Amino acid sequence: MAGQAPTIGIAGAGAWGTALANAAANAGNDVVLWMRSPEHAAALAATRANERFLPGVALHERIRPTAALADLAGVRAVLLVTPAQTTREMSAALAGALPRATPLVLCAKGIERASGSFLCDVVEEVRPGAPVGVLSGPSFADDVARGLPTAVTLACRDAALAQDLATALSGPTLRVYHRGDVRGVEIGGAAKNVLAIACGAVAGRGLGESAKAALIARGFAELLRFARAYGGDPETLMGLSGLGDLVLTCSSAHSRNFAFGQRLGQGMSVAEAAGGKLVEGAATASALVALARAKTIDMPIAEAVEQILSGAWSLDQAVDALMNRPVKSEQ
Ligand SMILES: NC(=O)C1=CN([C@@H]2O[C@H](COP(=O)(O)OP(=O)(O)OC[C@H]3O[C@@H](n4cnc5c(N)ncnc54)[C@H](OP(=O)(O)O)[C@@H]3O)[C@@H](O)[C@H]2O)C=CC1
Ligand SMILES: O=C(CO)COP(=O)(O)O
Repeated sequence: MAGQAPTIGIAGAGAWGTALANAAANAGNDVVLWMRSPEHAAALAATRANERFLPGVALHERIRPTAALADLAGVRAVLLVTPAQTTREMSAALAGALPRATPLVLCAKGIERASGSFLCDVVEEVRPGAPVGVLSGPSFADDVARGLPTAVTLACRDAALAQDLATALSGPTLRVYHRGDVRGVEIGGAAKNVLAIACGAVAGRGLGESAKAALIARGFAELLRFARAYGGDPETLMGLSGLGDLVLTCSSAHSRNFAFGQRLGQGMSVAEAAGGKLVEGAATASALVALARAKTIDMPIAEAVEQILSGAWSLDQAVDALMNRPVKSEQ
C-alpha cells in the first residue's frame, strides 16, 4: 500500500463507529467518517462531537465527517460499523462507491436474519472478489473513546492484509491483533450477544452469580461447538473475539445485550426491554439457532433465548428446561 494516503474510512457514526474513528485518528491516520444523515454530519463538523451516540467525547481533529459516500473512494480501507442487519444494503451502496481493491472490514456483530448468512458471506456476495475482514473483540465504545486500554482482533484471509490493517489501526490505547480465521472471529462476535441476553436475564431475575458463571462456561461450550461445525478455528474462540468478548458482554450492564436480558428478567416485555437501543443478539438469535439446528449442534442456552424472544417460553420455563435436561458428560 506504499504511496497511498494513510486515510481510513468509517461507514456508520454511531457509538462504535465514532469510537473507532477516534482510535484510528489517534493511531496516526486521517479519517473520513461517513453517516447517512447530512444534518448529523454537519452537526459533528460544527460541534466536533457526536452528542447523540457518544456524549462527552471530543472528535479528533483528523476526522472529517461526511454524508457523501463518494468521499470514501480514495481511502486505504473502510470499516463498516452499521448494525448487522444493514450489512447487505450498506455493502451494496459501498460497492458502488469504492474501487474493488478497497478492503471492507466488518465491525458489526451478528448474522443476517433474513438469509441466515454470515456477514462476510453477505459482503462477498455483494462485492465478489473484493477483500473482506472482520474486527471484533471485547471493546465498549465508551472505553475505547475515553482512551482506556483495549485489545481486539482483526481477521482477513489474506494474512499480510490483516497484519497491515492491524498495524495501521493500533495506537497508544487500542491494540489490534491480526488473524486469518475470519469465520471464527465473526462467529464469536455474533453468538456472544445471544448468550449475553441469557446472562442478563439471570441477573435481572436475581438467580445469582453461580448461575451466571455456569451460563458463561456452558455458553462458551456452545460457541465452540458451533464454531467447529461452521469452520471456525477453536483456538480463535479462546481469544479476544470469542472468550474475551463473551466474558465482557456477559458481565456488564454496560452491554446493551446484557441490559436487555436484565430487563426481561425483571419482567419487561421484549419490546419494552429493548428501550429503542440496538440489541444485536435479539436480531441474531433466530438465525443462530436455525444454523445450529441445521447441523444438529446442541445449543440449549441459545435455544432458550430464542424461545423467550419468540414468546414461546417464559423465563421460568427456560430455566426449568435448562436445569432439567438429562444428566450428561461435560463437553
Ligand atoms: N457500541 C459498542 O460498544 C460496540 C458495538 N459494536 C457493534 O457495532 C455495530 C454498531 O453498533 P453501535 O455503533 O454501537 O450502534 P449505534 O446504535 O450507536 O449506531 C448505529 C449507527 O448505524 C447507523 N445506521 C443504522 N441503520 C442504518 C442504515 N440502514 N444505513 C446506514 N446507517 C445506518 C445509525 O445511523 P442513524 O443515526 O442515521 O440511525 C448509527 O450511526 C453493532 O453491530 C455492534 O454490535 C461492536 C463493538 C462495540
Ligand atoms: O460488543 C460489544 C462489546 O465488545 C458491545 O456490546 P453491546 O452491543 O451488548 O453493548
